[in-house]
Amino acid sequence: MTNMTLPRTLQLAVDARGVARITMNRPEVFNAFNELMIAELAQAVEQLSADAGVRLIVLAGAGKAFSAGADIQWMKRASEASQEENLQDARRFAKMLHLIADCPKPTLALVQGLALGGGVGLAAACDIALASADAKFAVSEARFGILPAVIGPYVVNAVGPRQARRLALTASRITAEQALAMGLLHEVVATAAELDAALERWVAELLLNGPLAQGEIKRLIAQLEVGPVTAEVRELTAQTISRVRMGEEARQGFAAFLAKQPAPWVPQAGDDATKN
Ligand SMILES: CC(C)(COP(=O)([O-])OP(=O)([O-])OC[C@H]1O[C@@H](n2cnc3c(N)ncnc32)[C@H](O)[C@@H]1OP(=O)([O-])[O-])[C@@H](O)C(=O)NCCC(=O)NCCSC(=O)C[C@@](C)(O)CC(=O)[O-]
Repeated sequence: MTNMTLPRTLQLAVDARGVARITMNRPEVFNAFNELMIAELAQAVEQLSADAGVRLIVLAGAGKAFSAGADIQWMKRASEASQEENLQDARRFAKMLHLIADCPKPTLALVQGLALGGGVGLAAACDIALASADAKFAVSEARFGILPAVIGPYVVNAVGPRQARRLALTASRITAEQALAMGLLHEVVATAAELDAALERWVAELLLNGPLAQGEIKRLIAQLEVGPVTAEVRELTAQTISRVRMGEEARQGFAAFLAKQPAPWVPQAGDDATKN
């Protein structure tokens, strides 16, 4: 197996069969992605997609989580940055997810631990997603006063608009079994230690099929989805998250998370839940 470590946030390995594995490697923040990780992921996926020796791409996370989504420290910088800088951030993230979804080779997400916010988006943008039974998922953006804009189309395409509303509006955690039942996952294994064996079964099946046919299948299915993620859709999602990210509610949400405090809109003990 050839191993190449990208400078900072990823590990990359390609085996003799052309199975590439990208491991997000910021375990100290549950593999939350910042500007650098977005750039490195985009570069890695672009290069592997264009490499004739690569047959499929596996996306995994180092440590206890798959990914805790966007880095809140980085998201919070929105209040100091210009509208144009925020929009560029969102466009870069939208482009990175698009590169994964649009990759002409099969892509597989390997989820252990947590997939939160943009982490769910990464799994949804992959063709196949596997998880261990203890994995938990949440489309958690609304907890911070923002929304799953850029990841939205991929989540909707994976689980449909009805389940996407539930996931995004409640922002609550679901189990791997629930994620399997709603179509976000393709297989759940009992323990994280069994993930690699499950991955091998999927890889062996995927390698039996014509690579060009697989590229055509992906292009065709992308046109048949609930909503094709066109350039216009991506721009709409980028415009939306960059606007909401700069708002007062988001500022309060990010600050509350970093201070390990509840956001101001969270009901406090003693609030009367029956009041109307
Ligand atoms: C992961 C747990 C459950 C661990 O919960 P825990 O085990 O209680 O540990 P913790 O909360 O103390 O976290 C450990 C360390 O990881 C950091 N950390 C952890 N997550 C992040 C993060 N995302 N960004 C930045 N830092 C993060 C956290 O700040 C802390 O740093 P320390 O205090 O030790 O210095 C908890 O930290 C948590 O809930 N994190 C937030 C996860 C989340 O909701 N992510 C969604 C981000 S928004 C997003 O992805 C937007 C996007 C891109 O989808 C928008 C769009 O699509 O348009």
